Amino acid sequence: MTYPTQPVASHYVHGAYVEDSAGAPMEVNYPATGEVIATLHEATPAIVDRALDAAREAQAEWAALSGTERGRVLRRAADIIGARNHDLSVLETRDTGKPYQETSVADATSGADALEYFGGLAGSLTGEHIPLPGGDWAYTMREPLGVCVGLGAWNYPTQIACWKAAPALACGNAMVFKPSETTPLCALKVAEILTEAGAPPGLFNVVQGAGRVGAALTTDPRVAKVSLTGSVPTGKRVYAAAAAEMKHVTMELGGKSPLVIFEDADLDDAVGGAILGNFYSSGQVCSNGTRVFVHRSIRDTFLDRLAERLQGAVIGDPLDPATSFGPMVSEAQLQIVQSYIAKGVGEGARLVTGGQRLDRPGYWITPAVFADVTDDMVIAREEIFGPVMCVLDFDDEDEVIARANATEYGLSAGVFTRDLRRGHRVIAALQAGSCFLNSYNDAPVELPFGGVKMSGVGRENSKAAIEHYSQMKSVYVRMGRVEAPF
Ligand SMILES: NC(=O)c1ccc[n+]([C@@H]2O[C@H](COP(=O)([O-])OP(=O)(O)OC[C@H]3O[C@@H](n4cnc5c(N)ncnc54)[C@H](O)[C@@H]3O)[C@@H](O)[C@H]2O)c1
Ligand SMILES: C[N+](C)(C)CCCC=O
Repeated sequence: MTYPTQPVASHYVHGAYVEDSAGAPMEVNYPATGEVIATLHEATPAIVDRALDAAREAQAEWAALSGTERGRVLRRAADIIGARNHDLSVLETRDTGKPYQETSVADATSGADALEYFGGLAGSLTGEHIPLPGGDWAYTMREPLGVCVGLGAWNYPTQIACWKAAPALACGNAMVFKPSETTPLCALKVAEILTEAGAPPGLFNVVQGAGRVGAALTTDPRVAKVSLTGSVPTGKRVYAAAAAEMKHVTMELGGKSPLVIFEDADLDDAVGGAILGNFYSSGQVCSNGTRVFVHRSIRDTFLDRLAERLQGAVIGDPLDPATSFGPMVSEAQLQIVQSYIAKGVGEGARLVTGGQRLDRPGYWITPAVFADVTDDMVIAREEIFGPVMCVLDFDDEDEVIARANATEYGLSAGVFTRDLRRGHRVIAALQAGSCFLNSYNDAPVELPFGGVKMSGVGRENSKAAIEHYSQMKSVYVRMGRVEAPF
């Protein structure tokens, strides 16, 4: 492996690694073995202050460039990430435990896509000319917001850093990014690569730490916008703190998304969709379709096929390209998952397969499927964020729509059916931001990604993200005399 897991220093500020060993130590574990692979320090107030000052200074210089010049830097960064995909993927695997089979196609690659896409858009971010009566006219200017803060979750450290940085920088903002304290390594590489690609020092800074550091960044008056990827409880806290200062926000939060499988669905595709929507990244995916509503008439066949397909999961060394299912990110997350499995059993759901902790070092549990789940069970209502699929029976379309929507969440939803009229009708009725028809969990950069209801505010990716990282100024131009009443 090219990249050592112990970084040069904990933080990346003003284009260079910096350390302040006065910060509390943070140990990073390799989830597959539990071994400590790096020790970093939480950012002290002095580090946070330096990062915000550096960002403010860089932002003015960066915003003065043309969009095409900014885009060139982002596209160069995308190319560097592409060229180093293997090493970045290995680091992502060490940071998160996700199998290399996944990280090599879904993490750095997705980050590079965002940098390439927004790098391409940067030169086309313009205002409008608006003709008005009497020869007057107006124009609009799209302006950056200023210094943006990114706060990351632990499941997609490289992707989250890039999904936030790319649109922010394309619009002429600077960023201070705080990765999750559980997976602090990969964002540092994104920062290094942006510098190498020509970003001015201070444009993208990384500071480490937990909620205390995130809160200090959120409330700092130098910050114009906060973009969080995390849980709903954290989202409520961060949104409230940002609102107190009228800051812009993007909230990419949790979910308990429905996946509806009708009786006419292609069963192999539906089983494949349910596997992708529950067990990819060992179930640690915000948009997962963890409430799998299966039409009663095909429920038993569905469960048999699913159990058969799960035999094909290769659980083992995440760095082995043959491995398709890795550990939980941490002991704490594993214990949360185990407690939900115990609750499901206690509530009378039928554990069809999986849910056993493996007797080996690290944080391993086998993919679990519950059948006979009812809407009122805790496992059907709360986000578990682990490999636990709940299968619920249904009889008709109106019923399943009502039950699918009976949740505070609204991140994603999926429908499997061969009847395209029904497919579009049901998708239109489902309360979710990111939906899938005869598929699950696709997230190309060209598509808006984000939730409704408690699952979030704003959108990442696509042209929609530009609206969330810029503001419009409108200018009225009078060509004639000014007429006043006195
Ligand atoms: N919608 C999405 O795009 C998306 C993507 C990935 C994960 N998630 C969600 O993230 C959650 C799992 O990630 P997690 O456990 O890291 O989430 P979390 O909410 O515990 O933490 C997210 C980030 O917020 C920081 N933070 C915590 N308290 C804070 C505070 N008071 N002020 C500022 N920052 C604070 C954390 O240090 C971390 O960096 C799940 O709910 C999952 O659904 C959502
Ligand atoms: C790309 N996925 C798989 C949709 C994940 C997006 C980030 C959510 O955890």
